[in-house]
Amino acid sequence: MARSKRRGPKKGGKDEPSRTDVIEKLDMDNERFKTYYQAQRLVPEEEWETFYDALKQHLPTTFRVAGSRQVANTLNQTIKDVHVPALSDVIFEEQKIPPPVQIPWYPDGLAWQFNVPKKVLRKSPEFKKFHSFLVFETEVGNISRQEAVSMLPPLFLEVEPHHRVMDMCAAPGSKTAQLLEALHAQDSVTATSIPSGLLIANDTDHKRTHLLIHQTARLPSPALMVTNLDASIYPVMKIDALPGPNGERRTEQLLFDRILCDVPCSGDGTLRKNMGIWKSWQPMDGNGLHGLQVRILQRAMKLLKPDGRIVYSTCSLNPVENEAVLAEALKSNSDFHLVDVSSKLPSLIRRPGLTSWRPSVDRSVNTSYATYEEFVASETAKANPNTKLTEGHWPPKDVERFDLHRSMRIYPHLQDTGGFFVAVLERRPPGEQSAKKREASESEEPAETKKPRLEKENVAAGAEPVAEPADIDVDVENAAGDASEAKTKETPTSTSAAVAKGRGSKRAKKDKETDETFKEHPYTFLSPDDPILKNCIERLSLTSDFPSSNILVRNPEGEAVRSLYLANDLVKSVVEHNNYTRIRLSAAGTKVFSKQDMGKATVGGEPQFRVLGEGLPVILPFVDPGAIITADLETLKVLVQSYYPLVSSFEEPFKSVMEARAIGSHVVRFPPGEFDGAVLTHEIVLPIWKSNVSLTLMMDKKAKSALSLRLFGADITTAGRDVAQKQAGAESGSATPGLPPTAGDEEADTELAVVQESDLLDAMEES
Ligand SMILES: C[S@@+](CC[C@H](N)C(=O)[O-])C[C@H]1O[C@@H](n2cnc3c(N)ncnc32)[C@H](O)[C@@H]1O
Repeated sequence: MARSKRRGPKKGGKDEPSRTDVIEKLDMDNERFKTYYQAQRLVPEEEWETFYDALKQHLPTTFRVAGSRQVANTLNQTIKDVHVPALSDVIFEEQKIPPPVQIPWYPDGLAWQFNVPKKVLRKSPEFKKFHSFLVFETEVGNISRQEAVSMLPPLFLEVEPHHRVMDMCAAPGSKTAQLLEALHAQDSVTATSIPSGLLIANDTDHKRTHLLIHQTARLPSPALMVTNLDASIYPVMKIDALPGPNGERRTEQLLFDRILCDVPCSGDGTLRKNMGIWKSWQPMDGNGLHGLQVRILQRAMKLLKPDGRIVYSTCSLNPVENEAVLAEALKSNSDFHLVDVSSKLPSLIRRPGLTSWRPSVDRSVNTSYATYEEFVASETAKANPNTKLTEGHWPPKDVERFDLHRSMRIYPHLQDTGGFFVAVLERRPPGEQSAKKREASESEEPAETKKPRLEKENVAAGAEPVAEPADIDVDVENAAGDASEAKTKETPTSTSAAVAKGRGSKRAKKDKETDETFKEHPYTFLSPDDPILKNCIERLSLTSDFPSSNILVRNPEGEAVRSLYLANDLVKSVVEHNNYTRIRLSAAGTKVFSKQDMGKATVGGEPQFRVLGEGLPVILPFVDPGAIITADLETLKVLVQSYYPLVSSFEEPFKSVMEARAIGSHVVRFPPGEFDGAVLTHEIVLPIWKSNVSLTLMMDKKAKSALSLRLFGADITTAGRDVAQKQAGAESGSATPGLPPTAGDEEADTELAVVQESDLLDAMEES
C-alpha cells in the first residue's frame, strides 16, 4: 500500500490552463531515490532515463470487467460493440482522442485502459456517456477501477472454487474481488453458485476492514468471511474434521490452499499516481517495513496446506521489501521454493527479481554497506549504533539457493503501468521436502558462526506503525503448528491446546479465547424451524434443498430481527468452532433476506422479510420455477421508470398475474427481447415487492440507474430524470419546471440518489 496519500496539485479553476503541470514536473525529482535505485541497478544503465521519465508520466485509467465470468463476458461485449466504436472517432480541441484498448496480458480481454484528460471526460459527449456507463457499472460492481499491475497477484494465485483461500492484507479489497470471482467461476448470468471453498479476507485496520466489507458486498458470496487481525500473528482456526472411529465430532486446523500476501509497503511503485511520494521518498520506509513483511509471509507459510501456493506482492520497487523478504522467509522455511511462472501471461513484460542489492542505512542515502557484517563492524564502534537493520535486509551469502530471479518486477516504462513486484511460492511436494530440508540445513551456517543481531529490529521512523498485541509470542507460532499438524479432538469453541500450552492459568486461556476490545455483534445460526425463516422459505417457494441450516443472524440475541445471511458449510464450520472475538469476525456469508417495512399494511400481523436484490442470485437456484413470474421488457421499463407503479397501470397478462399474487416478495424473470429500440440480450431475474396497489422493483437506486443505462441508453429512473433536470436548470441558469411524476410516484422516497457530475468523476477514482 502506498502510505503517502494522494497529494496531487490543487486543481485550478474550471477552464484554467493547467499551471499545475509546471509544478508537477518540477516536483517530480528526488535525488535520494535516484542514488538509491541507481545503486540497486534496477534497470540497465542505458535504460535509466526512460525508466525515470516514465515515472513522471500520467498513469492511464485502467479498469477490469468484474463479476462472474458470464456476466463479465456479456458486459465486455457491450464495451467492444457499443462503446469502443462510439469512441473511435472522437476529436477534441482538434486532437484525435484514442479509444480504450484492452490490456494485452489480461485473460479474456476483460481489462481495459485509456488515457484521456479529465477535461475530455467532462466535455466530450461521447466520453461523457462512456464515463457515466463506467461509473454506474462500478457502483454496482460490474466494473472494478483498478491499477493494471494490481490485477496481477490474483491471476498468479490460480484460485479454484473448491480452494480455501486467505487474503492476509485485503483492504480495500480490489484483489479480494478478483479472488471471489475465481471462487465463483461457476456462477451463471442470473445465479450465484455456492462454492465449496472459502475466502477469508483480513486486514488489521478496522476502518479499512469495513471498506472491504462494503466493496465485497457487490459480489455477494456465501463463501466469504472478513476478519480484522494482525496477519503476522494470524491465529489458528478450527473447522470440522471427519468424525472419529466411534462417530465422535472432531475438529482440525484450517489450512489454506491459496494465500495472498499483498503486504503493506512503501508504495513507490505508485509514484505515477501518488505524486506526494516524490517529495517524501527515503529508503528508511522500506527498511522499517521489512520485518513486518517477513513476519506476514512466514505466518502465511505456517497456514498453508502442504501442496498450497502463496503469492507475495508489493507495489514497491525496493529490494529490501521484495527479494530480501523472500530470501529471509525461504531461509526459515526450507520446504518452500519460488515457482517459475515465466510462461504464464506471456504478453506481460517483466524483469527477473534481483539477486544483489545494497540497503541504505540512512535516510539521505549517504551510507551503504555491501554486507551485514560490514555494517555491524562499523556500528558497534559507535556510541549510538544504528539498530534498525537486520541481517535479513542484505542479500544472503548463498543467494543463488533461493532462485530470486523467478520473482517478477514490473516497471512503468515496460508497458505504461505502475511499478510492482510479484512472487509465487509453493511448498515442495511432500516426497521432496525431507531431502531439501537436509540440503538446506547442511548449507545453513552453524548457529555459533552467525553474527549477532545488533538489537531487536525497530520500525524505522516514518514507517507504517505495527500494532503488536500484548499476546504476540511463540505460543501463537507453535499454535499454527506444522501443516501436517494432527487432528485434535476438541469440543466446539474450546481453546486450542497449543495456544493454551505453557500458560497454565484459566485467565490466560480466557484471554486467548476472548478479545474484549472487539465490539461487533456475533453471528448465530438460526434453527431451520425458526418461524421467520420458515415463512421466508414458504412465501418464496424455496425448494427442500435450500440450505436452511446455514442461515445466520447478527445480533446478541441470535434472533431474526432485521437481516438473514447465508453461509456455505465451511464458513459455518469456522463460525461454529471459533470464538468470534478471538478471530475478530467482521463479516460472514452474504445477506439474502431483510425485514420489509410494511407501513400500515400487514400480513396476518407477522413481520415480513423480502429477498434482497444482491441476495437473489444466491437464492434463485432454490426458488421453485413455478413461482417465478415472467414479464417482458416493456414491463421492466415501467418498473425502472418509477418507484411505485400501480398494478393497474401494467399491460396484460402481467397485470392480472400480479393482481392475483399476495402482498410480499416475488421474483420476476425477464427473458431476452426487444421493446421500443431497447434490446435485452440475456435473461435477467429481479425481486419485486407487491404492496396493496403498487409494485416496487427492489433494487438499489444506483443499480437501477446502471440497468437503465445498459438497457435503454439513458438513466430513465426517477432519480436519473431528476439529475438531468437539475443539470438542465443549471445550464440554462433558471429553474426548470419538473417533469410530471409517473403514476404512483407521489409516495416516492424523498432521498433521491442525486448523482452530480463531480461525483461521477470522483467515483472513478480508485479507493
Ligand atoms: C497493499 S494494501 C492491500 C491492498 C489490497 N490487497 C487490495 O488489493 O485492495 C496493504 C494492507 O495491509 C494492511 N495491513 C498493514 N499491516 C497489517 C498487518 N499487520 N496485518 C494485516 N494487514 C495489515 C493495511 O491496512 C492495508 O490495507
